[in-house]
Formats: sequence, structure tokens, C-alpha cells
Amino acid sequence: FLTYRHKSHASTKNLPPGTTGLPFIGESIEFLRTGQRGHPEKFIYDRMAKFSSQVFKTSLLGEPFAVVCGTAGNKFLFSNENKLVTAWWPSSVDKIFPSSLQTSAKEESKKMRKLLPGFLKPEALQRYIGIMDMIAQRHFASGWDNKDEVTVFPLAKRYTFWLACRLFVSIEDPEHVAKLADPFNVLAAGIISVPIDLPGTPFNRAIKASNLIRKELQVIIKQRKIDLAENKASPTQDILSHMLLTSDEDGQYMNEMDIADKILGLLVGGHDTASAAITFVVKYLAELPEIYDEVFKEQMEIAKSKAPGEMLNWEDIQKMRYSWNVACEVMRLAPPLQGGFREALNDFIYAGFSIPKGWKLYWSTSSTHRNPECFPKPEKFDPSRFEGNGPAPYTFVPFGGGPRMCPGKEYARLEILVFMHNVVKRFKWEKLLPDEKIIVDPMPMPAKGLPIHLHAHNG
Ligand code: HEM
Repeated sequence: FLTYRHKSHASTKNLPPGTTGLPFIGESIEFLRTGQRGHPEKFIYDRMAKFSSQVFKTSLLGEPFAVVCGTAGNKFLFSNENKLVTAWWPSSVDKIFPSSLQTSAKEESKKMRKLLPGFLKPEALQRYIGIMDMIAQRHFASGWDNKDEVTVFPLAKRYTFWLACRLFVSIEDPEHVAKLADPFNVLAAGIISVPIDLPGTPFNRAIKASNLIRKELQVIIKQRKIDLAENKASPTQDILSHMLLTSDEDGQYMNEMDIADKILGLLVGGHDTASAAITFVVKYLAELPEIYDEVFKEQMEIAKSKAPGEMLNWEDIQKMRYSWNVACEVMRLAPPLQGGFREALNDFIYAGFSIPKGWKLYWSTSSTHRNPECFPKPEKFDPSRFEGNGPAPYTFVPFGGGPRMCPGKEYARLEILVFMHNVVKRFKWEKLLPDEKIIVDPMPMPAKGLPIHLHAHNG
């Protein structure tokens, strides 16, 4: 059957050029291997050079794929959401998140899309900046202060998870956060594992962990309902209150299970992505002392303008222009997500080639981020690319674009900037492993988690 499926695709007329590799496995192994060797862009650029700079066909995860490239490809996919294409996730993700918004373009997801901006838009997030700063300070006190050496990636994960626990469900007790972090890490590891659901496999453990966290969330949700009814909880204290109190156009409220799923989806969407971005900010600042100095200057000016004990606020964030340009340049060179999947809703023609209904499509950050036509001297770290109007539309896409653009973009911006403020204020640092390899599996990551040597400014 698989061989038949494989051949039947090959016989369709005027498909994009490309190879589909072995039956079923297709080119998945090559796709993953170039990432594990630290160069996910190689898979894309080799094929763009060999077949077409606009679109090529391949076969990944048992599915026929058209990979669209360059600004035109990004523009096409981002502006045809729910017209020609819709979101698609591999079936392994579906099993771990049975009804999560990350998995489908179904009604649930659309509802959620309408709901999220209420909590995640910049105006709504402003009031949480002080809380982010407070958690960051506690995080540095418990994980960094008085240490000579730390490993950045696990700490970045601890920071983003602590923030999410506080801002999504008002959990801030470190012990409670740690209790949730264990199953959560099992879950995060399982999403990217081979989807074999047998006792003991990472995938199987991830499904169990996701059920466990959901149950835990349901207990919290039940209690919150009671607290809100008795005015013991604030309607604006976190995303959970927001979800419980917001109805859709028909006056319907989400049930507890739905809310648990949505929160789980947000936790997953924001966890490894933002932690990877933070880890790479630390890495580049270690490698580029002149960039560190500029970030330090900007952040110290803000720090000096504050009264003792005063937390960061929205005005301070607006002053962090250079720091954000640095973070953007980091995400250009080391985008936390390599790209995104879509599915063709109907047969259509793209760049003169037929894309059959049901085919999967893939857009990739690297086809523009490392393209000299979009970013001259693409290997050079240069935050000034983001000054003025910044890069041309559809070239810089770490958060995707169009209707499915990352809803957590502004939240991520704040947590990254609050982290940068706190880390440069306290330390300068250098890498303990100067040649530490980068692997992309599927997030980019220094192979040993980025161990660094710290020098405290006041020590
Ligand atoms: C630096 C950090 C982050 C990066 C680079 C990032 C990147 C992305 C990208 C590229 C997509 C779209 C994928 C596509 O086109 O199919 C996406 C979707 C999503 N992101 Fe983020 N993200 C980040 C942080 C966050 C955070 C902090 C949250 C939650 C607060 C979040 C929640 C989500 C969700 C729920 C989706 C799915 C939206 C949908 O399918 O409609 N992300 N993210």
C-alpha cells in the first residue's frame, strides 16, 4: 500500500521538481540529519540549488511535501491560510494533544485564536512586566547568584516555565513549579520522538505525562472557578481567569477540559522556543563582546533610572530597542522553530507547478534568514539590520506570519528582554566550551546545554 501511495504521487503531472527518496521514509532521515549536524538550512539550500529556488517536492514523515522557498513562498503560505492551505501537524502531535489548538484548524482552534489576543496582546501584557521581573530576580537568586559556572539551557527552561506557571495559572511556589516541570519535560521530549506508543517509549511516556498535567490543571481550574465566584481571585490575575470569564460569540464558555488543553498547548508552544532564544542570546553575547557592551550600556541606563526595589515596567521595555534588535538578530541566525507545516485544501498551482489536494507544505525560516538576497552577508551578526524599517516583509519570519503567526510573540519579546536585563545587570560571562557544537533536533541547541563561566559585576 505504501509503495503504491508512493508511486501514485510520482505519476501526477507537473509536480514541483525534486526527489521523494525511499518509500514511506522519504527524505525524513536526511532532513533530520542535516539538523542534527547543526545545518538544517543545508537540506533546503541543496534542493533549491538543484531543483528550483521557488518550490521543490520531497517526502517527509510518510507524506508528500512541497517545500516553498524565499519571500514569495512565505508570502504565499501566510496569505492563503484557510483559503488554499490550512494548518497541519504530524499525527504524533495529535495523539499527545488530542484537541489542542496546535493540532488543528478545527473550530476549537479558531475559537482559541479569537480568545488569545485578549490576554497576549501588548496592552494586556503590560501589567505583568513587574511580575516577570520579580520572577526573573528570584530565578537569578536561586540558580545563578554566587555561582562560578552554570549551564544555560536548563536554567533558561526553568525561567520560562516558572514565568508561564505564574502568568498562566498563578502558580509561583518553586516547589509546585518543580513538581509540574518533571512531567512537562517528559512531555516536551516526547513530542519530538518517534511516535511508537508502546510501554516505556518516550512517546508513550509523553502521552501519560500530558494526561497527568491535564488532571493537575483541572484541579487548579475547579478551584479557580470557586475562588472567582467567591471573589477570592482576580479576573485579571492570569490567563486562566481570562479563559474562564470570556465567552464566545454565542455566549458559550469553554469547559474545564478544553481550558486545560489550551493551557497545555500554550505551555508547550512557549517553552522550548523561548528557552532556545534565551540560550542563544547568552551564547552570542559571550562570543561578541562589543555587542555585549552595547546591550550592557542600554540596560544599565534603565537600571540606574530605577528606585531601589522598583520593578521593570512598560516604559523600560520601550527603551530596550538595541537589546531587542540583538535578540532578533539571534533569532535570524538561530530561529527556535525551523518552519511550519500546512496542508493543501484543494488542488492549486504554485510557481507554475501543481500542488495536489492533501499534499503537505512546508515553509522554512532558513530559506530567507540565510539568503544573501534578503540579508546581505547573512553569516555576519549585525543587529543594525533591524534599525529603521527593518528587514523587508516576509524575510524575517521567526514567528511565522499571517493568521497563524505565533500568538505568543509579544509575550516572548517581554520574557526575553526581562531576562536580558537581569542577566547583563549581574554578569559578564564566557563559554566553557569554545567549540561547543550546535544540534538542531528540532530546536537549535548547544550540544552540552551551553556551560558558561560567570563573572559577577559586584563580585
Ligand atoms: C522565541 C519564542 C517563540 C518563537 C520563535 C515562536 C515561533 C512560532 C511560530 C513560527 C509559530 C507558527 C508556526 C506556523 O506557521 O505554523 C508559532 C505558533 C504558536 N506559538 Fe509560538 N513562538 C515562540 C513563543 C511562544 C510563546 C511564548 C507562546 C505562548 C505564550 C507561543 C504559543 C504559540 C502557539 C499557541 C502557536 C500555534 C498557533 C496556531 O497554530 O494558530 N509561542 N510560534
